[in-house]
Amino acid sequence: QLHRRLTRISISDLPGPQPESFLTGNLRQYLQSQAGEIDFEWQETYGDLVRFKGPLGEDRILVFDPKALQYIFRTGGYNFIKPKERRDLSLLISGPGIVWADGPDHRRHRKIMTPAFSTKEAKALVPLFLHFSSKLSHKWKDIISASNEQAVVFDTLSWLSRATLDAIGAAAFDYQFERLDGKANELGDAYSSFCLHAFGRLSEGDIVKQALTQLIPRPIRMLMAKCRPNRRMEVLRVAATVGSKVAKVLIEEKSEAILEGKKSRDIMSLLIRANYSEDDRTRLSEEEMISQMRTILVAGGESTATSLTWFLLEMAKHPEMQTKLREEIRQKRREIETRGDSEFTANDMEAMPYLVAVTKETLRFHPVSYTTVREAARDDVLPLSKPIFTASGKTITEVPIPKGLKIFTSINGYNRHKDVFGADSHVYDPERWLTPGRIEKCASVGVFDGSLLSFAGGVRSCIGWRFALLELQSFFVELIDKFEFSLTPEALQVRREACMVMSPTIEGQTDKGSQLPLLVKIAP
Ligand code: HEM
Repeated sequence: QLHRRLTRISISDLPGPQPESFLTGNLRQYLQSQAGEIDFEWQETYGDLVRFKGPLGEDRILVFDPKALQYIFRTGGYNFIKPKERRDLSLLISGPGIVWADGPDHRRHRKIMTPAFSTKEAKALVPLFLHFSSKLSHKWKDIISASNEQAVVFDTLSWLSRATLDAIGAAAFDYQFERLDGKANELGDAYSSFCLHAFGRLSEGDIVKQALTQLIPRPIRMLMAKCRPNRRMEVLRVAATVGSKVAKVLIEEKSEAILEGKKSRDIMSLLIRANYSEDDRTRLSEEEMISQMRTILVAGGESTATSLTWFLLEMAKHPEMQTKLREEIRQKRREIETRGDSEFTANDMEAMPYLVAVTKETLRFHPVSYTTVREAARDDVLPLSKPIFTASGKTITEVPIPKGLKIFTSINGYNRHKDVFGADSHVYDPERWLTPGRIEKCASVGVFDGSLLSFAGGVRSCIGWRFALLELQSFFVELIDKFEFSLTPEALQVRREACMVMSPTIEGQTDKGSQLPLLVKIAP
């Protein structure tokens, strides 16, 4: 290791902050700030590529440069792998599924899963998403009508989490969580607010422990994660046990239904069917199939609920945008009724320019998956969109990086890049998507719209992005049509909590967990 350290490519001349200590490097700044906060500060101070320190003097870089990101996500493919510790974490969260797998193994998972997430399948789920958005809206209407006030404060996050968990249960597994009906459910309990409980609010002690854990040999570390009494690990362990138990039963039921010739279109049934048509060498094992279900619950649940909540916050802050969107929704609704239909289709939503612009701006401004981590699988050279100045004053146009370097890709930072989104990139403004020339595509980084990184890009991009988009828009059209949202004093104190998913908490009330109270009244 010493030989490798002394002979490997050095990144010490790249600009970046001084570490706070050898033990924790810059981890405290990185992990305790709100999501994106330190990214924006370092990007402003040091530029598009920042060197910082992990535990025990480990080098890391934080990347904002569009061309470098394009190279890491798209061109580089499997040359940028997930670091071992990240994969270990995935193993604990969801088992040996698609998020954990790497290289040819990951390609095998992806090949079997991709057809279930196609545009056609996602579009077919719109009536189901609309069913749950309308169910939520009926509940809110009943509560508002029963109150003596014209408006009621709802914790929008808790309601949306329940609605999206119901929606993902039905769409992905034909499983009824019934969270909106207030039903207690072991699986629902295990997965609601999962991310904040497991990864949120790290204390100084947690960070030191995280740094010291690196010194423990991996097999012992994994054993400790499985057995050691620990509040955070317990959240993961309960979700793993309950998730696997339910997934096993569902897979058995669905396999039987398929063998009897029944034609269900939920994601799990499509996956089982795709798996049957593979030969033995490329088929997913039962354990891998169980992991895919646990993955979908984690990856697809809170990400959509929190994105919806950030959207409502922006609408509450900008009543004029709310009115404009509501007018477009109602105009479209009239067109739908005129042609003799009763509900929005995916094509209707795609044909609504302001709805599309608001969707993109929300995903840009509040990317709930705010960073991803990769490791260079070989010595490599990162191309740059524009030259950077090193700490010693040299100008470089590309950056040699050593094998094993940890690369943090800042989705938050890239999505606010001034070269791409303009000098007002820190302002929430859907009009930027409607005004030609306001977005400069420096490089094609992402799977959705190219210029957005919110769903990442390349071989490991979000497999559920079409599903997520249509689910978000199904809730947008229902909620903005029926309700008017305004700010509460708490909503002015919102924090973007970094806990794997970027979740809203309230300053001074973080112990209460994720929440976003907004004032809701029936729309005129
Ligand atoms: C607004 C909602 C969502 C956002 C912003 C989002 C974002 C992302 C991002 C950035 C990644 C890449 C993570 C990494 O490489 O470390 C990812 C991966 C993934 N997402 Fe999503 N996601 C969303 C919703 C969903 C939904 C609804 C599903 C499933 C129904 C889903 C399933 C997945 C899966 C399975 C992966 C792993 C893909 C792989 O490793 O090949 N996501 N997502």
